Amino acid sequence: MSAPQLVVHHDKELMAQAAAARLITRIVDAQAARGYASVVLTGGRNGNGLLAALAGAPARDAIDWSRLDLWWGDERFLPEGDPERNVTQAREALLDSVALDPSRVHAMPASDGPFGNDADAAAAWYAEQLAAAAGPEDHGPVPTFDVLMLGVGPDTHVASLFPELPAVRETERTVVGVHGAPKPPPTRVSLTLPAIRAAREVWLLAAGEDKAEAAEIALSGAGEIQAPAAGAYGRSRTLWLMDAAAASRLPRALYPPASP
Ligand SMILES: O=C1O[C@H](COP(=O)(O)O)[C@@H](O)[C@H](O)[C@H]1O
Repeated sequence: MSAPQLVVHHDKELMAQAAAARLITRIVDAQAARGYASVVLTGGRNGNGLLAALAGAPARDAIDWSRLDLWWGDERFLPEGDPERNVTQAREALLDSVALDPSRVHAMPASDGPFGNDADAAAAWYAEQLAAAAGPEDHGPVPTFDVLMLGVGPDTHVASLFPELPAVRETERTVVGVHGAPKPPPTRVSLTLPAIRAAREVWLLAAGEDKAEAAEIALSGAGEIQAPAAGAYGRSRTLWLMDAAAASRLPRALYPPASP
């Protein structure tokens, strides 16, 4: 477990650009060291803001996109191509404009795919894909992702792990179907906390005033069942990438001043 480190930027645009630059460096370093990199994407406004910033960053060409494995932390269980699906939004923000190897893009199934409307079967299949990608050097049935990103919901949810729902209590399975989510759509597929914690680095993205209370709760010692963001940490590093609005309720001792 790594203790959270906070990086607070002046506003959400700067946060997205700085996080994109950080991600480029992390991917390039992993590819130089090992030949490939693996990243877990998040949905939501902050995750898509980061992808759009990455699409506009000239340094994106430093990445060998064909040697990048992409996974998702969660998916809204909707038909293929639905504009609310996290993968649809990621494709629009970035993925359609870079030369990825399609066999390395591991989207979660859609509700009109091979598993029909069965989110639990879709989750079990995704868990099998993760297990197949894990090697002996990994720490269980999930690859050691280089970076796993999570948007933080105003209610402290991360991925599709909502406070008090069964998914956040899961300790065995790496991926689960989520039913009755309080944020639409109610049916989702999500990595669990044990899968999230397999990542080398976990980055929590929180920008905007509506994230201030969630950040305050998650960073003030709340339990992970009540505040799932509090249970999201990486093996080597846990970074909270924030803007000043999201950090506005945190004690100033927790972080240095925002960049101008
Ligand atoms: O529904 C979801 O919400 C969260 C947070 O989204 P945001 O728009 O409040 O930043 C996101 O991280 C998750 O992937 C997504 O499915």
